[in-house]
Amino acid sequence: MSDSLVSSVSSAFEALRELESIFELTVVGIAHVRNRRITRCNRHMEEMFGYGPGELVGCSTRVWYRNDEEFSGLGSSAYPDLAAGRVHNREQWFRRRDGSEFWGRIAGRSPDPTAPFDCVLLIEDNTERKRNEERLQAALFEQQLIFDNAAVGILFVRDHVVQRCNPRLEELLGYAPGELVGAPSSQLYADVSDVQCHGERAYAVMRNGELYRGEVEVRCRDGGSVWVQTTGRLIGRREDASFDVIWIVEDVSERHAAELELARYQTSLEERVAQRTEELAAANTRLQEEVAERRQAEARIWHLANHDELTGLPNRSLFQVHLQQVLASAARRHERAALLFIDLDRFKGINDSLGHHVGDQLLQTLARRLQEALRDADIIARLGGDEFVVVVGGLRSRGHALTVAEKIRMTLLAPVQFEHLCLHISASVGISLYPDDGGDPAMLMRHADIAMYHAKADGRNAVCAYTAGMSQLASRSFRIESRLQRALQEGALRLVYQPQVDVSNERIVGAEALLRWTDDGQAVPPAEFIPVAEETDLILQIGEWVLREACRQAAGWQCSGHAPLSVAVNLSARQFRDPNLVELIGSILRESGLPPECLELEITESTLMSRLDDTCQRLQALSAMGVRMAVDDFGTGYSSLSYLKRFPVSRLKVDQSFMRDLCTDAEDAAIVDAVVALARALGLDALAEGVETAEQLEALRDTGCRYCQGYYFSRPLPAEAFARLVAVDDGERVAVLRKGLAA
Ligand SMILES: Nc1nc2c(ncn2[C@@H]2O[C@H](COP(=O)(O)O[C@H]3[C@@H](O)[C@H](n4cnc5c(=O)[nH]c(N)nc54)O[C@@H]3COP(=O)(O)O)[C@@H](O)[C@H]2O)c(=O)[nH]1
Repeated sequence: MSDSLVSSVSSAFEALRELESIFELTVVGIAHVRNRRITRCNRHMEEMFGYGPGELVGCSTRVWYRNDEEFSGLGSSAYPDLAAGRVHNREQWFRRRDGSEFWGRIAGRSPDPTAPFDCVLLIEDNTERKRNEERLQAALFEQQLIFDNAAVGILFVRDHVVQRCNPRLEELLGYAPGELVGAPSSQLYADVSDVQCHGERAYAVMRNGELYRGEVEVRCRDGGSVWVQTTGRLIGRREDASFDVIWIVEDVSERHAAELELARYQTSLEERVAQRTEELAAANTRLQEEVAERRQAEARIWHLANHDELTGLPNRSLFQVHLQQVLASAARRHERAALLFIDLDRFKGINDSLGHHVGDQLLQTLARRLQEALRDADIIARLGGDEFVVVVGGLRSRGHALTVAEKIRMTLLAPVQFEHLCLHISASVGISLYPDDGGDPAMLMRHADIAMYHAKADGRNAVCAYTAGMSQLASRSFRIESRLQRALQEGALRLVYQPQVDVSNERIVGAEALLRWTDDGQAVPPAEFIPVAEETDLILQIGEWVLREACRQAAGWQCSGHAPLSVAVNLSARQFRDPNLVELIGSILRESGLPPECLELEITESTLMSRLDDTCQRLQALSAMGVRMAVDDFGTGYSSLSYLKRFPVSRLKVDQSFMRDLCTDAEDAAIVDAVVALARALGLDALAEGVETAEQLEALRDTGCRYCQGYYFSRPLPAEAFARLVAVDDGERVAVLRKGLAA
């Protein structure tokens, strides 16, 4: 053997060894098959099918297949390729020795196409890949299912061009399947301005790798639009810098419409709320105004209920409240408080004679003066009429209270000017002190009232502090009231007669009947019991008795042979206002037989000047009956001369207070002069009362006064004494009368 041959053989062996090692080490099963029997195979083939070394050699390749069909199927499909010298390649299921199966790829080639049944087969286990492919297919299928059946629209966009979209999106926007593919995404926007702003917004978010979610109105194929919620994600930036974006598109038009509706509803609700709020605010304002008005009305009502309308001062009920408070405070601080009871003197006369408007203005002026004179802490009230009360707290002594009361008296004393009138008024002030004179309002009021009456009794225009003795007097008036009633029933009253004399001849022309009452053997002065009778209506019964008795007596005098004698009877204001008066007098005159012209009725100046129309009517009725009228206490009140002229009165009785100092006081003399002159001018008689001395009589005579009465001639006499006096009234006038006085 030559070297070259040796070398060739050696190379061949070398190549064979290399082939052998490839044959054994490859991870692909390799077998040589002849007439479908395995003549040789590598170890990998044996392992792949689960056979031991050499076990496959001589076996039919049928052992690799699951069934005959697959075995023969392979044969018939591979033969043409093998016969053509081509590689036959296919994949199919194989079966292992243990019956398990695997997916493999088989590639076969016949080295000699003329002997196609002599071939080399390569089998590779591709089960894993097959399974992966199947899973991938399944996943893709599922994805497609989802894509096709999703209830939301899915849109795949690359560089603003629609790549793909699912049927739901096409259905939503009204496009035919596939019609949107290739369309620019801008075509989908309903509003061109959204292309820019929605796009910018979305891409700014997505570029950061975040999910973009927003709502936009998109255009449908038919030109309509729907509101959609878009959720977009950038799914990658391609090498060519283009963007792939997948959009999930949800139809929210219903929700949007609902939201719009809701927003509209909310707006309208807000408008209604705003309107209602305005209405409520207006109602609230009205309510506030009404509340304020109501409060004002209540305050007005409270003010009216608690204040005197005329003066604006607290009234009795508010005063009671204040008084309680002042007393409570005084009790706490161990101080004194004073209650001052103020009553204007002869106010009634002013009121009656000058009219209520003057009286009212006077009260207002005096109320103002009281307010100005006292401190703010002092409480002033008007109880009614001409009565005022003041409560002063924080007092140290009784003297302090007297000082305040005196100040009040002086304040009220200053004249009050009304147009052309200058009124002089005074006040009587009673004081009670807490706790000395009473521990409660009622007792303090009672005691201050009593003290005030004492001030009046002291001559008016005075201040009087309460003392325990005063109460006894007050209780005396209660006693008088009850006993007077009984005196009337038991006939314990009697009349005395004071002669009235003609100044020129000093002859008796008549008498004034004056009432007398002796109680338990004690004479009770008329000035004491008549006011009590006037306060109750007892004066009506008493007055009737007086009239009856006086007329009866006077009728008797007419038969004495003396010139006709008149009898003057005092009528209190209450009697004069009695609607039955005229009728009563008529019947008494008829009963007694006294000629009417012999009866003279005396009424005071204040009674005459009050209720002028009523007075006029009553006077005319009495005058028509023939009865004469005299004005008593003339000069002490206020008379309107024009009324005096119109009234059918026949006599003015000059008040006895002017008589006292007639001879010494020029003013009194002037007043008497004036009254007498006035009477003469009006065609009336003048009769001076209270003549006690010859000097007074002389002075009177000088004035031309026609009649007089007084102690100078006679004190009031019992009826029999007066009758005796009349019987001897024969000319020695004064002596006879004075004798009568002595009797
Ligand atoms: N409504 C009635 N009033 C009556 C009646 N009787 C009396 N009165 C009134 O009571 C007041 C006091 O009366 P009286 O105490 O009787 O005093 C009278 C005279 O006694 C008194 N007088 C008479 N002369 C003098 C005198 O010279 N000096 C002096 N100091 N007093 C004198 O004057 C009184 C008469 O007053 P007047 O009536 O004003 O003429 C008294 O107001 C009576 O009116 C009655 O029945 N009803």
